[in-house]
Amino acid sequence: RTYKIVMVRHGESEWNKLNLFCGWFNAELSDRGRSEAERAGKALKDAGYSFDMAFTSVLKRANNTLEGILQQLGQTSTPIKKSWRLNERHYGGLTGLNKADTVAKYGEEQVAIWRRSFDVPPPPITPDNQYYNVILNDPIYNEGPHKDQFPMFESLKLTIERTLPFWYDYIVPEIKAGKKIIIAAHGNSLRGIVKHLDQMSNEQIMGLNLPTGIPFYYELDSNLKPVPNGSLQFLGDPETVRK
Ligand SMILES: O=C1c2ccccc2C(=O)c2c1cc(NS(=O)(=O)c1ccccc1O)c(O)c2O
Repeated sequence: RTYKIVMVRHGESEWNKLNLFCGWFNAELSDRGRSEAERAGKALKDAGYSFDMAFTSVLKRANNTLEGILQQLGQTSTPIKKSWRLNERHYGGLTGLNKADTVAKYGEEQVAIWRRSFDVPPPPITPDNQYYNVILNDPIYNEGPHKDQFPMFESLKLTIERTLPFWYDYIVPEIKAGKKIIIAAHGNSLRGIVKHLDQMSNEQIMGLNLPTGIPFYYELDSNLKPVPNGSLQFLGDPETVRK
C-alpha cells in the first residue's frame, strides 16, 4: 500500500512584501497571500483531494493559509494540530531587518556566509530588538517551547533538528493509520521534512526554495520512502508551477 501526503508553504506575508526577516514574529498574510491560499485550495479541490487531518505551525500566516485551503475544499471541520516545531526558522537578531539593514549592519561578506551555511546561525535576538518582547511573550508560544528553552536564533540545522521530532512523533503515526494529511508550514520547516524524505545532503536542501502557495505531494511506500517518481510533485497548472 502507498500513502499520499500534501504539503504547502504559506502564501506571501505582510513582512515578505517588505522583504523583512520574519521568523518567529507572527506576521499576517498579505492580500496576495490570501489569494494564493484560495488558489491552492481550488487546485486541490479540482484534483479531487480531501483530508482527514491537518498539521501547521503556531504562526497565523501558515494557519490562515490552511484555513483558506480547507474553506475551498468545504472541509473547515478538519482536525488541525498546531506546533511551534513546524514554525519558520528563527532569524534571531535579523528579525525585522530588510536586506539593506542587514548588509549595513553585518556587511556583504557575513550575509554571503549566512546565505550558504547550513549550521552557521544568525546573531541572537536581544532585548533591544523591538520584536524581542512581542515574540517572547506571544501567547501562541504558551504550549511551547518552554521559556528556558526558547530559541534566540536558529541555523537551518537547528531548525530541521526541532522539526523532525514532530514529523516522527505526530505526523508519521497518522500517515500509518491511513489518514489523508495536509501540512501547511514554512520554507525552512518544510525543508526539514523534504530533506528527510528524499535523503538530501545539506547542500542539496539549501538549494531548494519551495514556492509559496503551491501545494506539492509525496507518494510514500509502506516504509514511508518515496515511491519511484513519488517525490515532490507540484499541483496546479504547469504555468503557475514553472514561475
Ligand atoms: O542574509 C540572509 C540570511 C542571514 C542569516 C540566516 C539565513 C539567511 C538566508 O537564508 C538568506 C539571507 C539573505 C538572502 N538574500 S538577500 O541577501 O537578498 C536578503 C537579505 C536580507 C533580507 C532579505 C533578503 O533577500 C537570502 O536569500 C537568504 O536565504
